[in-house]
Amino acid sequence: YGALQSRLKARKYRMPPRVPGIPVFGNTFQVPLVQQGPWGKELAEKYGEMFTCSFGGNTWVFLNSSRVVNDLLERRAAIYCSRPPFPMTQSIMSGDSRIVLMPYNDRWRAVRKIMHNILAGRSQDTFKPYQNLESRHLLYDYLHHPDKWYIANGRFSNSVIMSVVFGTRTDLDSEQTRELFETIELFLENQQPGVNIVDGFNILDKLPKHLQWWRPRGEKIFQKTRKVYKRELDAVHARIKAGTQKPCFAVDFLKQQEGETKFSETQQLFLLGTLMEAGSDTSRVSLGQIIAGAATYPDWPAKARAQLDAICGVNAERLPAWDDRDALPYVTAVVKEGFRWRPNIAEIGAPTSLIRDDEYEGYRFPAGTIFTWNAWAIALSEKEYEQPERFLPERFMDEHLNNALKGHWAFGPGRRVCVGWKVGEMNVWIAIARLLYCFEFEEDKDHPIDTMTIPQITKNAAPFAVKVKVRSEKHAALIERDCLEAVNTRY
Ligand code: HEM
Repeated sequence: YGALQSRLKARKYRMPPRVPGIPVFGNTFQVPLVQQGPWGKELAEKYGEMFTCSFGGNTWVFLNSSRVVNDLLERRAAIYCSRPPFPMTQSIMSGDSRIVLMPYNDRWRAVRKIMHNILAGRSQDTFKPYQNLESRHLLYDYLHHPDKWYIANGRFSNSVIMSVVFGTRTDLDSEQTRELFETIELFLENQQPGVNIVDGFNILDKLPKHLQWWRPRGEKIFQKTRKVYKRELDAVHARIKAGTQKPCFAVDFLKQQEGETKFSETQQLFLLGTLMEAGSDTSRVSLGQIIAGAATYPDWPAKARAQLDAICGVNAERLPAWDDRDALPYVTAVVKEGFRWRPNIAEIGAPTSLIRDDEYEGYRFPAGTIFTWNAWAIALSEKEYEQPERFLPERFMDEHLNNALKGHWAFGPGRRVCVGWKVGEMNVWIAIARLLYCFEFEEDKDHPIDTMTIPQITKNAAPFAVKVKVRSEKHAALIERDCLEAVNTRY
């Protein structure tokens, strides 16, 4: 009967070329557990614009060109916007409360709306003074602790979002921040297809709980994550009591939550916690990518510096600032190229499930099919970009320069597009404008950077070696003069 059913299904539906796998498990054991980008790119080169894989019971269609991503995930976003079930990473590890894995439903809409209100539109201006302050702290850290450049990037990114959400700042050697980054990486590691068998074979979720051998590990991660989030909320309560709490998003949010339509405690924690997590790791990674690009393709930083020098002075007269954005188009292009170059936040995109049956160019997809934009394959395809392996900001010097979403897929497509994209872009812009103005980045010849395998999971250690040098004594003096106060500001 099962065979008949699948034959009927095969007749009704028609899928893009299938990557051969093994019975039952399909392609589960072919996909690397980390850094799937090169794997996805190789398959795209072999199969063309779309191919189909199966990971356990789930069917995934990989979209390998901007054309098909646009056609399906953008133009038909209304039905290509849900998420499949993730019994391990969403239900157990996240108490069903992580927005990024929520199905397209009322809870997702409610959480997304709250996040949108603090991250988009006029609220973006709220971030500017913090980004200004924290990027000064960043320069000071680079000058005095060049070996800690990677931790400094993490502190910068984290401190911006902490200031807005919790009204507090982060130190360079903060144990809390280190632990927060650990929880992010635990989530990312576990989220990759093939890592958790129950996320591929959802039927296993029906086993009695005591037989689910993955459950204790998942519950341990849930407890750790909850603890990391709750600690910040407890600190807010303590500051409120002591009368020292600055106005911030969490305070407003807690007040709102006293009303009738409130979320569960876990949902409250994961809403605030996700802002911290998603707001920190992504900017840290993006800054690292640009620094790797500067060290391995040193021609473009020279051009960026020429533009910065023309605006801020050849003798380190002043730091670039928000008002200089229009005069620094090349820096904006650098940031976009940083997002495109090696998209290693989501190397094979993120899984989106189809809400109802759909047809496209002769294919017929059943509801529940999982789609993803094959990020690495698209970003590194010669059909999409000239010399895709090069870090070449010029490719974005066009009429779409100031649309941070256009020309690459680093923030994802459609209705699930990153809700914090503008804040993320601004974080990276101010930090990179100032870093490029003040510092040079050189490859360490003894430890060359393999830009195709920069690790995604770093365990708080720099993912590659780079020599950080201040450009001149005058730049060092500018940092001393202008940035020490930012380090000493406390709240
Ligand atoms: C700096 C660069 C950033 C990059 C490259 C980035 C990338 C992404 C990507 C690829 C997704 C998945 C999109 C999809 O599934 O289609 C995403 C989702 C998300 N991002 Fe970002 N992000 C960045 C910054 C931020 C910031 C600063 C925040 C918040 C403070 C944030 C919050 C979120 C949230 C909450 C989601 C889930 C959205 C949903 O499922 O509706 N991101 N991001």
